[in-house]
Amino acid sequence: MNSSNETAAKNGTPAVRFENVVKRFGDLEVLKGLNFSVQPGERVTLIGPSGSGKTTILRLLMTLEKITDGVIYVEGEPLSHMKRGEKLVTANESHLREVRKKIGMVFQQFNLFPNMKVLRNITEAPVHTLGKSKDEAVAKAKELLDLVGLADKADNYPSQLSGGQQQRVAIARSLAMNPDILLLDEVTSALDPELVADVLDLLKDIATTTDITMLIVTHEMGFARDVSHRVMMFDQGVIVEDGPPSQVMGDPEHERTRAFLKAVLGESKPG
Ligand SMILES: Nc1ncnc2c1ncn2[C@@H]1O[C@H](COP(=O)(O)OP(=O)(O)OP(=O)(O)O)[C@@H](O)[C@H]1O
Repeated sequence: MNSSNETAAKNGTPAVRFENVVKRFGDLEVLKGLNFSVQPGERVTLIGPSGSGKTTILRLLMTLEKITDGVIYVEGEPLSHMKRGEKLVTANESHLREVRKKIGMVFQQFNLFPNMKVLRNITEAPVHTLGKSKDEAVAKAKELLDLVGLADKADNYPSQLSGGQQQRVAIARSLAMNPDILLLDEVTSALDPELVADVLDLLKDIATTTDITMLIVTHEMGFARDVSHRVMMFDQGVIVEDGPPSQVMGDPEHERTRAFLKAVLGESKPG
């Protein structure tokens, strides 16, 4: 367990806490007052129909979107607060930058820097955001490339790699920041089917050999069942079911969860 997670675990401070979180895009209320906590080291999968707000939750945590109402805490630090109970105020930029350093995100579309070689893609943020020395960042990047099975691709450009390889680089890049919290947003959805298993196996390894807190959005139900401590089912901006995978996926209480699982498992292999 890395040191911040250890400290947070000892304090009993959740890694993530949503308190009455509302998100609206214009007239569309996407999140309708969400309340939940994720404990340090916990791996939680978010499932639910398209448009139920899963990606929005991850983007709010990364501060890629602004919250409309409520408070999100990351290791006890609020990303926003209510001023005299009336106006919502976002934390200042330097505070947000500090909070963001604790969080890594891997996106569906890899989002690698196309004009940088693989090694530099991984060292860029540790050097420029964390202020690590180049030597230290390169040593760590090589270690991570080894971990993701791409030690021989350090000098390639992303366009010279397969989608699965690019996604493995993106995973290495997120780990190079030594995050306490990792957000995975449908990381295999853009891959050709034959490349999916490699990436999922790598993530399973990382999940089971580290204590990184993970929030995972995926339609890969077998993967979700294998790696998650908890599954939360969302529908229309509310949590309809929240429990261990054996319960939510094996014996769901709600009709909406049953219908969703039937639809997803009907169109993909149960894994
Ligand atoms: N920037 C935006 N502007 C306007 N509407 C948005 C924006 N981002 C998301 N939405 C809307 O918010 C709703 C929730 O989107 P979100 O991407 O969080 O859903 P999701 O559960 O992740 O869906 P999927 O499984 O299809 O990725 C959708 O109706 C979407 O169209």
